[in-house]
Amino acid sequence: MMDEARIWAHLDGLAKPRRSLGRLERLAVDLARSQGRLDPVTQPRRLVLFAGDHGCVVDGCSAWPQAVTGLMVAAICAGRATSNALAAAQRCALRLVDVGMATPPPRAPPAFFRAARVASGTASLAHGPAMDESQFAAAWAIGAEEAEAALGAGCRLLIAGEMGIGNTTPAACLTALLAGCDPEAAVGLGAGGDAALLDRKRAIVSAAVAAARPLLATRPRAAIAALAGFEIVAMAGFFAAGAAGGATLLLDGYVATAGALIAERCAPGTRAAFLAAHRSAEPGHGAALARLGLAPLLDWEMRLGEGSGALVALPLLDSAAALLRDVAPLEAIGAGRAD
Ligand SMILES: Cc1cc2ncn([C@H]3O[C@H](COP(=O)(O)O)[C@@H](O)[C@H]3O)c2cc1C
Ligand SMILES: O=C(O)c1cccnc1
Repeated sequence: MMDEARIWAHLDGLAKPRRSLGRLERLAVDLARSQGRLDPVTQPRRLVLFAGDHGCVVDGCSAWPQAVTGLMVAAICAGRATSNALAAAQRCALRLVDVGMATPPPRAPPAFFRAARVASGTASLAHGPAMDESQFAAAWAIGAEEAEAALGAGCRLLIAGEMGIGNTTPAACLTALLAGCDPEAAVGLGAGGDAALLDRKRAIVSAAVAAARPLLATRPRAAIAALAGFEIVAMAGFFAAGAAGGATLLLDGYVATAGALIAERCAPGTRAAFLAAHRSAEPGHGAALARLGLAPLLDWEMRLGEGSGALVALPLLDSAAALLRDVAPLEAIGAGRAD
């Protein structure tokens, strides 16, 4: 990791009043530190979307049927989802990995799609462990492979996104387990719903976390696997391998942050590579970010996932990189310091 004082000294020597760019300078420091260089790069960059299904949907934890995961994966394959639109707008490459959907895979998928199913959806965390430890390891490895492939293609800025109806329920469980948030406070409406859905979800999350918590000290992977989803564990493996390879990880919303909590627990130190793009409207997200020591760039009431919040924040990173790279030193323009 690069010394922060060196980065501040570089910024303070540029042709502008000292600290005149406010939080953009803080971001520039974090970006440079995460890549260990004074000229961090934001191109090429890649969003990897991981798709998976969740047994708990059958227990009524989402307002949407499980089939919507497959329909949205088809929409992403056709280039018609929010993630496609925002990735194109921000010149960000996109990949889509089926790490555990329950519906048949898309027919004639595009080149950016990868079939890598660990299983056809998790078991319901409302009735027992969502997955076993070998499935956890398989999902983690798929995510790690994706990060290594992106690094191999020259990407130093990585985003993980997800698609999986029901996945705000495992995200709430993991936030309660790993960020110490009260289970009830970790539960939000996710992709929509009413007060009855919220009550049902709270009961499911509270019971599942209570069952897994005793395992955390002695068998942390089993405790986490009991509450997770394949796409969430894949994001965790992606983050750990991306951080190990020296990349900046631009963190999306509540569900991606659940993956970040797993990564930090299983590969301590991963959190130094994160920049938090935004704070999701899901009520537990603030606690999850605080546990990782992250301050979000945006607070825009977004609650979609698919990497959307990270994509919206990308221009801020481009600006921070341009500042570090392209602004002349004050002395090069012949001016002395007044401030
Ligand atoms: C059409 C549609 C597109 C989405 N894109 C992301 N999500 C997001 O919402 C889902 C999680 O919310 P819950 O836990 O309430 O089901 C995930 O698929 C997540 O990616 C979507 C949800 C829907 C319905
Ligand atoms: O913040 C998120 O990641 C989120 C919120 C609602 C639904 N899906 C994802």
